[in-house]
Amino acid sequence: MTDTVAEMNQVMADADCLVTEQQVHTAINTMAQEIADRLKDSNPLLFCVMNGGLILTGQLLPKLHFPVQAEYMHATRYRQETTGGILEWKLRPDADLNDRTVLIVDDILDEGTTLCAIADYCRAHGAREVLTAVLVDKQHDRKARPDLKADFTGMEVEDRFLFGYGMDYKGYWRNAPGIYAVKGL
Ligand SMILES: O=P(O)(O)OC[C@H]1O[C@H](OP(=O)(O)OP(=O)(O)O)[C@H](O)[C@@H]1O
Ligand SMILES: Nc1nc2[nH]cnc2c(=O)[nH]1
Repeated sequence: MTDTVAEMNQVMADADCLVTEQQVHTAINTMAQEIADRLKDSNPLLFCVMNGGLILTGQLLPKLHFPVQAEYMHATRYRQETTGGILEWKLRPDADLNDRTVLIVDDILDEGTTLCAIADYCRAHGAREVLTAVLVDKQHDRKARPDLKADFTGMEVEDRFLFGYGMDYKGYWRNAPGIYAVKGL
């Protein structure tokens, strides 16, 4: 076994499971219903924010029983770190946003810098309405804007460094089947 595999297995062994897979499934079902109620007649353009939004988007999309146009974008500011830096656009939205209802899907609203920048970008490029959906809203008072909330939130989670369900620890464990907090972080 490589050192990295051993290290990552230890990270999982030491982690605290904050939210079980079953609880995540329940939260995603509720989100899907809320999104459908709000957007079923809006012809929304949905963007998965890579990489973290991948799992939520993949599980949400088949539960949205109305026409959705699905795309992706890629913005990052944590890279392999546990604190955020400058937002780097790796892939900006390609689709025409003009006069569209846009739904941004990401794994986590932490400080909110990422979602604010993406929403601002979509509005600046002509979106009529920009809504946001996150699996996790981390509870603390460091939000980029006061009272910042997503339009659709799966759950609120304590202020720890999280992994699982799209969220990574040093690029690993996005695949963890629940939401975990790294020991000591
Ligand atoms: O609310 P914020 O403090 O801005 O943090 C939230 C962002 O951080 C993570 O992305 P990251 O930069 O780690 O890139 P990744 O999606 O590739 O993991 C996550 O996927 C969100 O996009
Ligand atoms: N993996 C991960 N990414 C984040 N981006 C912002 N906060 C977090 C977090 O707690 N975990």
